[in-house]
Amino acid sequence: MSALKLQNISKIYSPRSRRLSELLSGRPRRSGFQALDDVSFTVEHGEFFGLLGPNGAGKTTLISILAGLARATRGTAQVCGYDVVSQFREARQSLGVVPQEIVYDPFFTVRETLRLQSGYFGLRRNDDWIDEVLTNLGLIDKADTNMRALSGGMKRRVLVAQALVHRPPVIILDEPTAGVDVDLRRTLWEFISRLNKDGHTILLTTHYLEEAEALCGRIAMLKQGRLIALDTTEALLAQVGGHDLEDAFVRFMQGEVLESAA
Ligand SMILES: Nc1ncnc2c1ncn2[C@@H]1O[C@H](COP(=O)(O)OP(=O)(O)OP(=O)(O)O)[C@@H](O)[C@H]1O
Repeated sequence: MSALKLQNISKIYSPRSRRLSELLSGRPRRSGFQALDDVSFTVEHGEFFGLLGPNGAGKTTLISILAGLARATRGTAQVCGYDVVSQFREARQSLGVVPQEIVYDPFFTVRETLRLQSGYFGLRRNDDWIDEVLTNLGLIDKADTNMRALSGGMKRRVLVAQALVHRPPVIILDEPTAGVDVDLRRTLWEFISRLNKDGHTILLTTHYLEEAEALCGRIAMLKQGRLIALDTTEALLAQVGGHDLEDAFVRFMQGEVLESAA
């Protein structure tokens, strides 16, 4: 049983509701926007897997489908063998998601935020683990600070902590280091790498390709909603003769190489 399994996933965002003039003119319905087109791949337990693609390629849409926040138009997705639609609770329990957007409740302290998140997963006495996560993310001194008094980078650390409160076996990070300082990046990657060594499966999206090259064992590339490459980092580099992942990424996106995805 794989950690993540996507089979023939397509996502079409429906068009906004038709304007009156369109209804009266009898023009055919607009067809909507296809964000994902027949995407299939699996991520095995213990992998550190990179999902790359330019802006708008469909990465966040794919993550939203895995997290049960968006419904695929076609295809199926599983987390640790649980279907994300019919077994939503089990699938969600198996997953920790660090979202791209910083969203927080300004009325709570860091610790209260994490206790609340624990409560969503039915965990009442979770303070020992919360302390461990806070320490590992360099946040323990801020445990009783109100969320609104944190810097942007600190808030992002809390997002990571929130994703980990229920000790999920699979962790998805959607551009976790966008706009954060070198210090947080190092702290974060040390911690995430340790979690991966301890057996957690990691799926990472990032636009920092040197980060992906250093961390990820396998990489998938999306372009306009389609999977155009999927292999180990070394094999992708070998395939295009690129000297680094950034070079390889550009060549794949420009279609200079044969599409390699299964
Ligand atoms: N709710 C929505 N309604 C309509 N279109 C959407 C919606 N969400 C995303 N899209 C569109 O789907 C496409 C894929 O968006 P998505 O956010 O998945 O891309 P991404 O690869 O995560 O991009 P980025 O690197 O900029 O975060 C984009 O063209 C986007 O405009």
